[in-house]
Amino acid sequence: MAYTIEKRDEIIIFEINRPAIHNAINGEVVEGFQRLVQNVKTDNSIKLAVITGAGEKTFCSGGDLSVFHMLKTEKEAYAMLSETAQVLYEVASLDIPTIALLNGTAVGGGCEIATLCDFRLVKKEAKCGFIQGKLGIISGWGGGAYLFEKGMRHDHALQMLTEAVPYTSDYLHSIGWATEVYEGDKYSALAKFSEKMIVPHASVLKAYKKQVIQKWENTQLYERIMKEVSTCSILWEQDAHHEAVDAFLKR
Ligand SMILES: CC[C@@H](C(=O)O)C(=O)SCCNC(=O)CCNC(=O)[C@H](O)C(C)(C)COP(=O)(O)OP(=O)(O)OC[C@H]1O[C@@H](n2cnc3c(N)ncnc32)[C@H](O)[C@@H]1OP(=O)(O)O
Repeated sequence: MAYTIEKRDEIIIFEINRPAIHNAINGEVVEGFQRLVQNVKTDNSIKLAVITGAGEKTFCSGGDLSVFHMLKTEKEAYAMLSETAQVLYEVASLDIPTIALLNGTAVGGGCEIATLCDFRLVKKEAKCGFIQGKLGIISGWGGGAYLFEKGMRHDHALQMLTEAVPYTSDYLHSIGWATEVYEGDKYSALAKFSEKMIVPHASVLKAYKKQVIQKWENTQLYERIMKEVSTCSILWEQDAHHEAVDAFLKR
């Protein structure tokens, strides 16, 4: 299975389980995110949702290029990107706080998934970045829109998107992208981070998350995400993108 969903006490944990290809996202993982949303909606005892990756090296390497390189046109790209962005928006706007537990590197769409979460716990050795620019596209799942929502300094956010390189965990902490940097076991780091947050009743956590979602609705975050998807789809069709993906797959 490309993912696992596990409930540990009041925390639901979604693990992307494709370590051989750095936890790249395919259709099955997207379906898994849909299941995660359903599970949270139907279980009122869940207080926190965690997304992590299997293995020690990588949180997520973004879209599975071995599958997505078959999408050539703007229309084909839009169908995939918009469907994934829609599901990921549902994950972002779960009615409980979300945590990206970064067990390793996050690049491309992996960095978008981490950014849409409310908190990012980043392993010391991990490097993270919006490398899409190197592939001739922009973030296609709404990552730019999420990044500009997260209260980071505008220049740091824009630099992160336009430089298109991975950064160290310490740098990401210094600019406010990483909530915390941890060393050692990821679940120990999660337990330490969540020990106080897990104490209040679920309705308290939900009330605060509602405020976050209300703000996103006021700033039309969903509409901005979908505009980003459209722009990415236009760039996707261009030769520069296909040539960069071919070069990666043939290297
Ligand atoms: C499509 C959505 C779009 C968005 O909207 O944002 C994106 O996500 S675009 C970004 C797509 N992702 C990438 O371009 C990242 C590609 N991967 C890497 O840069 C590197 O693999 C890594 C994650 C930094 C790890 O490097 P390294 O430790 O040197 O491992 P390898 O590169 O040798 O990889 C081993 C193995 O895994 C395959 N792989 C890695 N990432 C992907 C991927 N995203 N899709 C498909 N396959 C991937 C890689 O090809 C190797 O396979 P083999 O050569 O068969 O061993």
